[in-house]
Amino acid sequence: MSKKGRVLVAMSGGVDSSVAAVMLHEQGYDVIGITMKTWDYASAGGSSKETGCCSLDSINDARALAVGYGFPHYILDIRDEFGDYVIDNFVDEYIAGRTPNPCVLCNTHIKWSALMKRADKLDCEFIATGHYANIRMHDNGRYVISKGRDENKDQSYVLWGVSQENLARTQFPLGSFTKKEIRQMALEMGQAELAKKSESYEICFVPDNDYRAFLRHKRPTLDQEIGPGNFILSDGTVVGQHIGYPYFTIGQRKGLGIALGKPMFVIEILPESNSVVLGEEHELEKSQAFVRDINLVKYASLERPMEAVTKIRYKDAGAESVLTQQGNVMQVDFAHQVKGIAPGQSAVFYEGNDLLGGGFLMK
Ligand SMILES: Nc1ncnc2c1ncn2[C@@H]1O[C@H](COP(=O)(O)OP(=O)(O)OP(=O)(O)O)[C@@H](O)[C@H]1O
Repeated sequence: MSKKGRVLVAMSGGVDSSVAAVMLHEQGYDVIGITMKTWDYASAGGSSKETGCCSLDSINDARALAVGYGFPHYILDIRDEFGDYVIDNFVDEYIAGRTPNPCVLCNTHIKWSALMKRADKLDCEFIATGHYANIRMHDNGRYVISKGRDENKDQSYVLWGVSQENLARTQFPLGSFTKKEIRQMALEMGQAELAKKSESYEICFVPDNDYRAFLRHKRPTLDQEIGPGNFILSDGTVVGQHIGYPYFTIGQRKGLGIALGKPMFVIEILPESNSVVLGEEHELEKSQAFVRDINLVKYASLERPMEAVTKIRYKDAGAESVLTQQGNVMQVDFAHQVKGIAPGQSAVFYEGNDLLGGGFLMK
């Protein structure tokens, strides 16, 4: 084994994790590549060409790179765990009237544990991924995730659920680079095709990004079970009909299938009555949120209320807030109103660039 140690690199076949693997290989680590098959793209009922990370092409791309650089590559079939947990939860959350966060759930419950198990079997001290984030040990002995240097690509938001035990053995080799630099490195590695590869799908298992079709595919009786319901205003006035509440998300404006003469947004989803509440943009504003199932990263707990920046969705700039921990739940009081708090989505807390932790937004 090399002096640097052995590292299991999660290779999706995309440019980021490919460059991460080569980078570690060139730094002198004993690299072993691994591609997880989470989902059968072909069975998802979409028209999509096989472009997702679990397609044969992606697996072959990862393998070809490993062969080219002379390090081993394995395929790990986690379709059962992924299907039972991440995909079932995705469908259940929409049926509960919430907006699921599958990448976070996968990282928290599936990806890291599957990788760690395999790392132990292969005698790897570390695992590495191509996430744009940084990791370091803080003065208090905890492993802290901080934002990636590339603000546009920072992926710390999806990593709030990873445990300290797993972080202790994790590396993010791309944290101090920009996406542009990574593409340039791929070019310099002689990997022109890889350098050009487009970003992966937002949700890896939903073909064509059409989550409505995916829900129908996974739950063919969904439309009989739920059926059409009412669009209402916040005072209860019925203003039209919709195709069923699971097909809507908080903050949605497009694709409502109704015109009321002014821009209207989904402001609430009421599964009990199969109603979707519409309102004007200002009705999306809230000054407080509660976040469940929290995992704290930088500190073990918050002994007293603390100022932090809270992001309520992946591409959110973040808002000033005060956090008050109540056991497993975080109360978030925003300094100014924020728009579009969607139950089920992650709320993620930051102190400067450091990730304090996160959890799932409650109703
Ligand atoms: N199917 C997979 N098998 C192995 N590792 C994966 C897989 N999907 C994602 N990963 C790992 O998780 C990281 C983040 O995944 P994400 O889907 O956000 O990809 P990305 O940022 O587009 O990166 P890439 O260019 O490597 O696909 C990847 O860089 C990779 O290390």
